[in-house]
Amino acid sequence: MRKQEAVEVVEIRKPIPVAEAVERVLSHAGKTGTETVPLEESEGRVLASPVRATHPVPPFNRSPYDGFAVRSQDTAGASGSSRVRFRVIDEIGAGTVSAKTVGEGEAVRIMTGAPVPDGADAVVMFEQTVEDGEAFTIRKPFEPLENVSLKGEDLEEGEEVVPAGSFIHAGTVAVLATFGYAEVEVAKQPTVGILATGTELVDVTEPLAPGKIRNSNSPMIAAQLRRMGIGYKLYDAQSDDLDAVAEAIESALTETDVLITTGGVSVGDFDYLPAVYGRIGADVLFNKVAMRPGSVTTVAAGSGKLLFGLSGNPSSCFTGFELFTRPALLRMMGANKPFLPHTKAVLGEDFTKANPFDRFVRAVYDGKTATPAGFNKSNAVSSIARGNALIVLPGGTRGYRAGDEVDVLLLGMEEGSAKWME
Ligand SMILES: Nc1nc2c(c(=O)[nH]1)N[C@H]1C(S)=C(S)[C@@H](COP(=O)(O)OP(=O)(O)OC[C@H]3O[C@@H](n4cnc5c(N)ncnc54)[C@H](O)[C@@H]3O)O[C@H]1N2
Ligand code: MOO
Ligand SMILES: [Mg+2]
Repeated sequence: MRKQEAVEVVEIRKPIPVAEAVERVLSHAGKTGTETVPLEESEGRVLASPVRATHPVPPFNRSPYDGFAVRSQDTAGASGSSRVRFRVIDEIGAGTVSAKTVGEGEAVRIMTGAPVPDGADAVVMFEQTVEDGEAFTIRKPFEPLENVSLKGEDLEEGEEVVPAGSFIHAGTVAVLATFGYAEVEVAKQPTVGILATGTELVDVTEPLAPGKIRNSNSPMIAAQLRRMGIGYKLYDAQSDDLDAVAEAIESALTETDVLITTGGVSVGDFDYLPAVYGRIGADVLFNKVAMRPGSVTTVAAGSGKLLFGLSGNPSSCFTGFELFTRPALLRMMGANKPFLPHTKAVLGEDFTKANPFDRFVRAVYDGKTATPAGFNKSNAVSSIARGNALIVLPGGTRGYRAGDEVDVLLLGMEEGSAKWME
């Protein structure tokens, strides 16, 4: 049944600019607080406090090569015709400290990573020597500190290495381990729910029937969240029934900070999300954005929770998540770079459609050129699979030509290259 039998006038929504919509969402993104996690579970999380170097790196002057530690002054004048001879007084590997002090004409056999012994100030690689029992000769002079990795050359004690709000990746983990962080203070993750609406939806495991389609939005959003390292609760999809949808949303809100719904946000007879927001007393921040796809993206806030009413159309849903949900979740976690990375690219083919609204075109970006990824309507699922970027074509423009410079948002979905560098 339709939601209303009486003659009705369709609501005319006023679109707001994308940047303003993003700003409204971010201003409602409350902080999640912090928690401590084991180092090995920290990858993908947002660092809550800065990492400072608690000691210099390297912590001591060390050898970068396998060879001999010598006094540079003793190498003066060495040449092919006048080789200088050294006597080996000790041998150390990484992890061992020599108890000896290197004196005139003496050397310590030293391996990569071992501390340069007292007295020595240069390292001669094995390949630069001719060995002869407990002695060796060299044919060139060495500068003071030649072939020495200096204490603190990588990081000075007290230096801020990684600021709070950074995304923890493998390199960050290496730094954390270097300074003995067995546990890491990170931002708590918001509890996010996913709830698809639509009488036409069947689950991915179910057969199709006339008029039905599989629910691709829920698994897609789940994957978008997993890519951000964020967990989620996946709720059963709901038919377009106002009471059922309202109940499911109210119930989900008791256990989530952020609820992402898909479908039912436009002006159709069975689009019940606007009515649900009214029923639960949520404040609608906007329900029309001057963009395509995703113009009907709706965001509401209430009781400290954020409700993302993403469009049912797959490309609109995907884009709404990337443009609004993603930065909001990152802002909640205190991330200092919540927006998608962007760059300039050369448009790979003509795009002649006029743009009344900002257009976000699913595209393949290869580091230089961005080419639309095929069928690019709001209902497309193909171009979200094929694309790895969004070309941004500003509203009010009349179309673009191949070779034009365009802005591109990068989705972090780059694949490897089929060939080694050319
Ligand atoms: N008279 C108007 N009609 C429409 C307008 C408008 O302004 N005036 N806006 C259009 C735009 S733009 C979009 S986008 C869609 C948005 O629709 P809804 O967000 O209300 O979503 P639904 O109506 O529920 O579904 C739209 C479309 O997407 C398919 N769908 C829904 N859920 C899923 C899912 N989980 N997985 C895959 N596909 C899904 C659904 O079957 C529909 O085909 O409204 C336009 N109409
Ligand atoms: O919201 Mo719609 O995606 O603009 O086609
Ligand atoms: Mg609809």
